[in-house]
Amino acid sequence: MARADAPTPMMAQYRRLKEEAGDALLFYRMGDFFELFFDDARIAAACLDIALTKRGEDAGEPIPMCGVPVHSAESYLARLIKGGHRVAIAEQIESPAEARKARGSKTLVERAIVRLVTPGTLTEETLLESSSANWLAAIGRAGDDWAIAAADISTGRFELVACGPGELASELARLSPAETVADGSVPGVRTRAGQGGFDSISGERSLKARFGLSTLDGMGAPGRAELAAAGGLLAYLDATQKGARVLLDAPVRIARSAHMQIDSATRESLELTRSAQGGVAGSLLGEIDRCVTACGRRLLAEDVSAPLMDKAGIERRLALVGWFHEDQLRRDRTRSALKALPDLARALGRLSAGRGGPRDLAQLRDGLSGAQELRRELESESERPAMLDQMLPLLGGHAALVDRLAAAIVESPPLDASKGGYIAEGFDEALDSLRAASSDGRRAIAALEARYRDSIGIASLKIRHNAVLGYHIEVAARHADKLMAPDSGFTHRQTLAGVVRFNSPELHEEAARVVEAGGHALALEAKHLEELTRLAVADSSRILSTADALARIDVAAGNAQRAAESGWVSPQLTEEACLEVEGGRHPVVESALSASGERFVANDLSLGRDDRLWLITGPNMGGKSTFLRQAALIAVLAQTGCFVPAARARVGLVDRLFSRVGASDNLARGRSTFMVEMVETAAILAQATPQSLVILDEIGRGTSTYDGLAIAWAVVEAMHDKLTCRTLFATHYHELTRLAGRLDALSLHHVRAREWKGDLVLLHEVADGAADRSYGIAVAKLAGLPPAVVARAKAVLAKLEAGRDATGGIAAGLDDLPLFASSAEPERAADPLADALGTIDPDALTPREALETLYRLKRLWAERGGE
Ligand SMILES: Nc1ncnc2c1ncn2[C@@H]1O[C@H](COP(=O)(O)OP(=O)(O)OP(=O)(O)O)[C@@H](O)[C@H]1O
Repeated sequence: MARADAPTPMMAQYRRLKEEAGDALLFYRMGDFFELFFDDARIAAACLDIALTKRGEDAGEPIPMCGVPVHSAESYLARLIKGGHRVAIAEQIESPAEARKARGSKTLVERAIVRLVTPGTLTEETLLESSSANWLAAIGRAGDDWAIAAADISTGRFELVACGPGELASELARLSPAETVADGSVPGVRTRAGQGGFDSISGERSLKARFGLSTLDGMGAPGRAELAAAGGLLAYLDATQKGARVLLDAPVRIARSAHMQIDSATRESLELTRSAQGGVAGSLLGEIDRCVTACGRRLLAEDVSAPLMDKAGIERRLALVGWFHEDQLRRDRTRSALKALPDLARALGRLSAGRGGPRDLAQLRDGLSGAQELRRELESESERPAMLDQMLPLLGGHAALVDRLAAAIVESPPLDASKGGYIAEGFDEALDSLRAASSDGRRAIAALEARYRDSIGIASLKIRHNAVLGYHIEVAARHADKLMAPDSGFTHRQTLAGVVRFNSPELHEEAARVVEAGGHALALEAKHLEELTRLAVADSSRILSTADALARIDVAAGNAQRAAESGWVSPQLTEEACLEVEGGRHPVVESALSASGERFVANDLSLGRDDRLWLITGPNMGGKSTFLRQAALIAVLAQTGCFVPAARARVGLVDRLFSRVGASDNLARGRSTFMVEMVETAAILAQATPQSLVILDEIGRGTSTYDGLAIAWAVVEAMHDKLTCRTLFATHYHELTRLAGRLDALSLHHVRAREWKGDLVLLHEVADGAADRSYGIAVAKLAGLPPAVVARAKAVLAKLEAGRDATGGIAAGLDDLPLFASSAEPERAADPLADALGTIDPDALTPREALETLYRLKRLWAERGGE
């Protein structure tokens, strides 16, 4: 990279490749480094915290540059991808010698982009999280219909989901893709530009080509939006993989009605798969996960993200968990057998993408033979559930491949294939004799070394090997003269600080033998590796079925283990809109408490058609939120096919689950907290059905007391009268308890607390009826508010309560409200003067306060026009 005026050939090549890479950072291979230039260098240096240097000039300016060594490129790639970047890898596609031979001495080595590394198209172990899927999602559209095509090429999963426009976000929340691509913008979804193909004709063509089909009827005739999404997805895979054929199983069409719908706000609020801190630890998933394999862990994450709606399907899963639950020995044996198994799907993903190695083949060999072993063991067990019997045949049937891999690959092959040594002895006679020739040569070289030491009389003479000189004779500098003599038979090669290196005709001959045989042996091993990889990849779909079955068994045995640890029970499922829980517990809070030696108080819940809305009051910290969330988590666990933390549970299938917490901070989304709360509440009112479960925690608290109470009141009425869904509503507005007299299916409950010797004792028990008081000041005292402030707050409260008793307080008049359905009356214009008058309690005023009040009233009167 020298002068600006006429770009050097290298600069011209770089610019061409950079244009092809677009907004991806270009890793430009130069020898043992990937170099980045210009803005790419600035971005990468900042993201990777590596030195930004300069090289040559462009348009009179020095060119910023940074580089990463090829051998450790993966770890740098991982950080760039995590940082939200895409990286185009430009490799040298010929050696300098080939370039010279083809185009003369000063020619530039040809380079090409061989892969675009993006977050959704990874297969490398070091770039992926073993316990979660890595989805690439593409969004397609045909008229008003939308669809998502999603692929995880690290495991071959491929899904098509048709959805309405409003359902995209919640479906994407289920998948939580690493990358989402679309053609143009999609309302409410962050996407990246795809690589074309987002139309149903391209989609149909690519699907047929990819799976060698003449018709898509076998896939259940996907709709036009699904085809458009699949087209965009396959085009993006082609563009990023540059023709490499990645692992992709036939697409599974997912019916949205097959899963409990859970929007992203609910997922966050319930901390289903990630805790509020962002990790799996502390989430429901983290709490229940007892899987011993990575593929089991990924499946469990999927299960928790998509609880089923199919009662029979859930019961099949529960039966399998139950079978492992009832027999600890069986469970332990199965789990320890599974624990030893490698990650079959990911190994196959790497092999398919052409990035696999001998170790991946060894993993297939060990995993598939382990699966067969497990099959034998499980078949010897009695009273097997139907689901297991269906899966057992999938664990076997790989004998031919396993035998072949067992014969071909050494026990523990090296990760890197380039040095060979992974094909077992006895697998190929030709390879064995090449290896023998090479080791004969190495022996001969050793003999030569001994002979030279004797004949020349230098005991420290050595024959060494390095990449530049090959085999050579090395002696200490002070002995070099003996070999330097013209008639010594040695040729000088190199002089270094303390040593001098030589060659000899005999060594040259032996070395050539070794190198030639070694080179042939390496080539032969590589040929076998290719052939064995082809064999394994040809069997992809059956291997993936085995991996899926292993994962399902791991999840069931792990769930059984979790249930056994804490006395969880199998829930009873029903179509009825109920949720009955005896002795229910919040799994995450219970674990946290037990870690600090405290006991969790179990509580009962009983929602049904005639008692479908529970209004829960009680002191802060009393356990309202915990109680609400545990109800939702029990429903999720039950429909996931998991035992639940309760003494007994009867769960009516929940089609949509909503959980909202009032005024949670959501500044990141650029809306005020109250706005977010209202937008989310509006979403529930628009979407909940009589089969839904809704959890509202202190809705309406993010605004003034009057507005907040009014909104909460109206929302409760709408839930009860219009939506008729199962609802738990926690609130500090005691005024809402008046609704119990008006709404048949609403009942009052409270978390119990007691004041004892002036201190508050929170009992965390849910009891019938409304709370007698709010205990807010007592909680403040518990929290360590200074005594003077607590005392003052008590005095203020006494005044306020006196005022409320005299005037009926803020809820005065609420009892006269017409019912929700008939309340279409226009809003009364605000009248601050009347409001102020209403709150005056003359008996509670000091003469000075009375005078101030008079002035205030006069001012309000003037503001109203003073008529
Ligand atoms: N059933 C229970 N048994 C034991 N401890 C509990 C129970 N429920 C809640 N707790 C404890 O009380 C704490 C507060 O619970 P939670 O947040 O549910 O109260 P809250 O009534 O919603 O409070 P606020 O009104 O201030 O939001 C929890 O962090 C937990 O430590």
